[in-house]
Amino acid sequence: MSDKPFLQLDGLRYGRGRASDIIKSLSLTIGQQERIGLVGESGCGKSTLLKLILGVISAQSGQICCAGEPIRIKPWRPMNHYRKLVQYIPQDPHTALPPQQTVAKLLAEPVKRLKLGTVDNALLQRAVEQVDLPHSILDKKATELSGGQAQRVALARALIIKPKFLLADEPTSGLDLPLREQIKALLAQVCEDNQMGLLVVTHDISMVSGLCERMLVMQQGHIIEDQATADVLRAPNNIYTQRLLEAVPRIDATAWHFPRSII
Ligand SMILES: Nc1ncnc2c1ncn2[C@@H]1O[C@H](COP(=O)(O)OP(=O)(O)OP(=O)(O)O)[C@@H](O)[C@H]1O
Repeated sequence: MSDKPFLQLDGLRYGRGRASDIIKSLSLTIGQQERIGLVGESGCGKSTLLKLILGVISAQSGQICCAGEPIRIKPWRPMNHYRKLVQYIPQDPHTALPPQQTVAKLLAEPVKRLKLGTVDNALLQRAVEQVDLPHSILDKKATELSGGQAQRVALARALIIKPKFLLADEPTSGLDLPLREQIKALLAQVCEDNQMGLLVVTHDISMVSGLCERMLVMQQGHIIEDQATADVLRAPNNIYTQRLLEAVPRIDATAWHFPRSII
């Protein structure tokens, strides 16, 4: 791939009209293999931005280029080539995965759709191994998966394409703490193994600090902070970011007491 930025977003605008736009003249450059965390309060436009980058919705104005080429040659459909480079894991894989299909079928589908070669058992087994799932999961239906398993299957389905970049929308929402840590470690591992970039939307600042070298903060459709994660956490530029970081719950063991009645 060229030395051009992997993704270049220029002047993106999405919404019904200037005042109520969800995304407001947003520009962003994303390098190859960059790992970026995108945070911001509920409703500020994070998922909408991911959908624009994925190409499932189109901006009213502005353009997205991948390695210097516009991602759309026709207004309604991104290039097939782009689909092979950029994959997505949804916020709630349980509702996104067709419920009656087996995991084997779910994993085979994008390989067939994008004409990436034959699907055999060895390929499917490698795909589930990569996300630490047993081979036996291949025969299960999506409805039979736990939340953590569904999240891993969604990840395996994205990785089977061997993408260069992964868009992940709150990949740990609804999971308990140990599972969140496991998914975070797994994402770090697959980014490393596959030399893949990542843009992850999350409300979990520890996911950004543990996984992403760059952090973006969004407010009302604008990117208001864009720095190295360590710099944002140490000295945010924006008062809104400061408030967002202050709102992260911390456990202070010294300030916590058992009520006398249960000691
Ligand atoms: N299909 C849609 N039609 C109309 N408005 C929408 C649609 N999807 C989202 N919105 C609106 O766009 C705004 C941004 O939504 P979006 O889902 O991008 O926010 P978000 O930052 O991802 O929020 P959250 O953190 O709660 O997931 C919200 O006001 C939402 O109501």
